[in-house]
Amino acid sequence: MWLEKLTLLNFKNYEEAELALSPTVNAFTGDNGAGKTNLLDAIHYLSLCKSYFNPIDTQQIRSNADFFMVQGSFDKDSAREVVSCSLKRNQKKQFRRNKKEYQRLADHIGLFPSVMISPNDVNIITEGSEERRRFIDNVISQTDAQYLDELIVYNKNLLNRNAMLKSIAERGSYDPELLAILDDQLVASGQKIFEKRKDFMAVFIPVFQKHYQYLTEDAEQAELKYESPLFDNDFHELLRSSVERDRFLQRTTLGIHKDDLNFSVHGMPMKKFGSQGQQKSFLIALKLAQYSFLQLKKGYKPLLLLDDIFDKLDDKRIRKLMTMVSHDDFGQIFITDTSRTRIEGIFAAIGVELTTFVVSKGAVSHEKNER
Ligand SMILES: Nc1ncnc2c1ncn2[C@@H]1O[C@H](COP(=O)(O)OP(=O)(O)OP(=O)(O)O)[C@@H](O)[C@H]1O
Repeated sequence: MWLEKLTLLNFKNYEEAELALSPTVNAFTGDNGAGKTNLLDAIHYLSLCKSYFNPIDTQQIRSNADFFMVQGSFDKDSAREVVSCSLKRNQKKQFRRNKKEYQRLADHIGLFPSVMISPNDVNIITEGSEERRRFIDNVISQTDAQYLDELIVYNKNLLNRNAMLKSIAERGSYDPELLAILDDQLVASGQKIFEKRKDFMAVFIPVFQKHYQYLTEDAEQAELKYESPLFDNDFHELLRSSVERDRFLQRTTLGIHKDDLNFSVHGMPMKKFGSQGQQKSFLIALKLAQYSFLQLKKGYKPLLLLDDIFDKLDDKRIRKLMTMVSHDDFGQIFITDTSRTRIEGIFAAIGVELTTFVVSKGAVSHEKNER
């Protein structure tokens, strides 16, 4: 699966642009603020129906315009598939595949998978556990259509139980049977999600380790652990044992909404002790493992979107990473860099052909590389 042509209309700082892409490595080069990342984000829209960077769709419409449109022509199993997303101000986002509009955007998720690696990903390490759960949930839902629905059910059950805890606090008494029914609902949905997360992590962690070791040449010991209160406890029992605390705090304190990933380097927490380069390497290995997992489940190669990937990595890691991603295991790649000379030099050194697009103030020109 690869993206042959990308067309933009009034998308962020682009009034109009059309790119004929290469099935292998595409580089977007240009000054800061030129619009390189915006091109990656447009591709992300085609894959996941939303921006990677900004959840507010209307903010993607070019200032002073009243709509945006992003369209991509994909080659999938040698057939042409056209995906388009358009949004008019004050109207619903329209998403089409081969001219047919989707009723549920969720039906599109996973058909044209992609993985973005961007400087924003550092939030997965530095921010709260919600970011890490979001990461897990995003990866699983690209390969399991029911997972998102199950999460929605769990969150609804959690809201119901929390509302009940609030009303108990207001009334000062409660009906244990009613709470037991809400517990049953929460346990039934939570247990399914826990099992799926556990199965996913069992496949994911060894792949992550393999990528991290390759990237760092075994110089660093990094560890990734899935933590959930459900590992050592029965969920019903957990809810029963924490009922007094839950009543006092008026919310459910234990459950899969507290799951987390623990990241460490040489046995120390990555967040506090990892250098910027180590954190970046860790995140890259995490995203490459996401790539490998998607490929394994889908049977074809996702698109790889690399934003500002060279920043904070030493030359050796850059060379190793670029050699790896331009190898046969990977498919179509998009990379941004402010320096055309640097990116062309890196790919010339590893003998991989590169298609360069020069971006300047929302205009793109395709440059022929003479090597
Ligand atoms: N809705 C919009 N309308 C007009 N311009 C926009 C809109 N959204 C973003 N931009 C502009 O897009 C530009 C940022 O583009 P982008 O993030 O792609 O830059 P970049 O080339 O990746 O830069 P850097 O090298 O600094 O990462 C900014 O100039 C910003 O003002």
